[in-house]
Amino acid sequence: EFYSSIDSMQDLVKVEENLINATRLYLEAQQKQLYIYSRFIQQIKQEQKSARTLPNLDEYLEHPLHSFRFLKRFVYDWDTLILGPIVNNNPREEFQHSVNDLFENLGYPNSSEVQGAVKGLARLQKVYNLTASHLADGAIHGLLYESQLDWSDCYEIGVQLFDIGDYSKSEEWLEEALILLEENLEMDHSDLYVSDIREYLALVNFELGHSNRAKSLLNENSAQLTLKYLENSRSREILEEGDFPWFANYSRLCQGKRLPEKQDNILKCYLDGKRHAFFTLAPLKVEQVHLDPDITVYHGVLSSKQISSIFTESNKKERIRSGVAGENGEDRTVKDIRVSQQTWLNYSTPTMQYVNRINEYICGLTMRGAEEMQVANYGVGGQYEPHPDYFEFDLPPDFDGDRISTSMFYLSNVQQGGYTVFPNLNVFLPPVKGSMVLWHNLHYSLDVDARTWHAGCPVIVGSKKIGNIWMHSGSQTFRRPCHLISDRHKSLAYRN
Ligand SMILES: O=C(O)CCC(=O)C(=O)O
Ligand SMILES: [Fe+2]
Repeated sequence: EFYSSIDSMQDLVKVEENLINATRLYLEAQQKQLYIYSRFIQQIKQEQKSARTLPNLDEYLEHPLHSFRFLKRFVYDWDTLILGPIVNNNPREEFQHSVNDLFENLGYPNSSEVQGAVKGLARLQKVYNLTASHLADGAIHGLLYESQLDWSDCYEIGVQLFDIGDYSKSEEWLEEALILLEENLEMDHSDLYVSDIREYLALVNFELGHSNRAKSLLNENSAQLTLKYLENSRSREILEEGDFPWFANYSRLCQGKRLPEKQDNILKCYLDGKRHAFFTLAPLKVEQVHLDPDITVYHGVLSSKQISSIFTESNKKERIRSGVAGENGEDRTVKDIRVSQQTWLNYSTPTMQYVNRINEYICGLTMRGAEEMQVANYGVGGQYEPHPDYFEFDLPPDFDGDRISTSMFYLSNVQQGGYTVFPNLNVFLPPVKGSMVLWHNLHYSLDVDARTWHAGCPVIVGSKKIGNIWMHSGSQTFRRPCHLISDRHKSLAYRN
């Protein structure tokens, strides 16, 4: 799968470079062949011409050398120079071979990839309130980009959205396609394309329950079949999904707007040289972003060099599409609520040993039982919808307690979008390369803290990379002891 990670999309750049090379070789070989064919034809023409200068053709053939050459031409030349090569078409065979090898080694996207990318665009529209026309113009959430979509791109997006049943967005994109196409009416076949788009728009309107508008879009002559279809069908039942209760807060925070009704904590930024001897000379740069539950950003924890070394390691591993824990103990599954790819890194290289240590020093917890670092990369519209990091019921068998804390290292900046948000806590965090965010998913009592639901907002522009370390509660008894009075009541209101 390519669309769910920018790193994977970069592999596709290699595929295209290889395709260009193979095509160039094919063209050169074919041109050489064509040159041989036409030179041969010219030679024959030349001979025929000189034959025609004689009073009659028989006289030409009566000459023994002429008749020899004439026959030889059929038996050998036509065969080896023209008939064989044209039938065998070696350049085409070679092209086929190299393309097959390429697809086998690097892969090739299929239509589900386009669908994934279209779903990503639709997600951006929804979370960031973007219109199709702004997106097509490259105007995204207040920034204007060079890249734009033409009518055929918009048409394709509209068709894909129709196929997945997102009719109102499909209508928006098809309308945009029509507007853009009407600016290009001098183009060949533009009237055919206009009627194609109108037919799709009719189908969309039909499914949306606007039958009259649907019929008015169709031309009685050219769209008879579609008209007949509409007259004899009933629109599909639209399963109005309705938004999740968290959606409004989530979308607002993703857009970098605070929630009005929430009261702010008084927060501080400070340097901390005392947390561990390691920080004596280079104090930790601490930014509080929420208190109780505490969410803290530690700035400048990893250098660019260390981050590059993390990528060197993670690039050696296979990237897999991120999953989510299955419900009721089922296996992990792939769902649109989490669109990214990931690998896991152990703590054996010098950089990863450093990550291990600095994480312990900052958290004050032991890495005993901690999971390997999960390195994730988000692609087009990549995201992770609100979720908790704790497991609560279906604790994996190899876990020594639940995920007591999350240390999330930002391994890249993101040009636009991709904030980490906590919808219950009025917190949004733009990724800052080299920083680490820390919070506890469990209360001191070790009950889960539902206030910590959080999300990775869809990436608008950029390649978001993060590294997560989850520490487990099993061995933290003396590192984070419980209080005399249980603190579990604090999150009860947030549990469903
Ligand atoms: O991408 C983000 O900002 C959040 C990621 C996350 O919550 C996770 O991987 O569990
Ligand atoms: Fe998470």
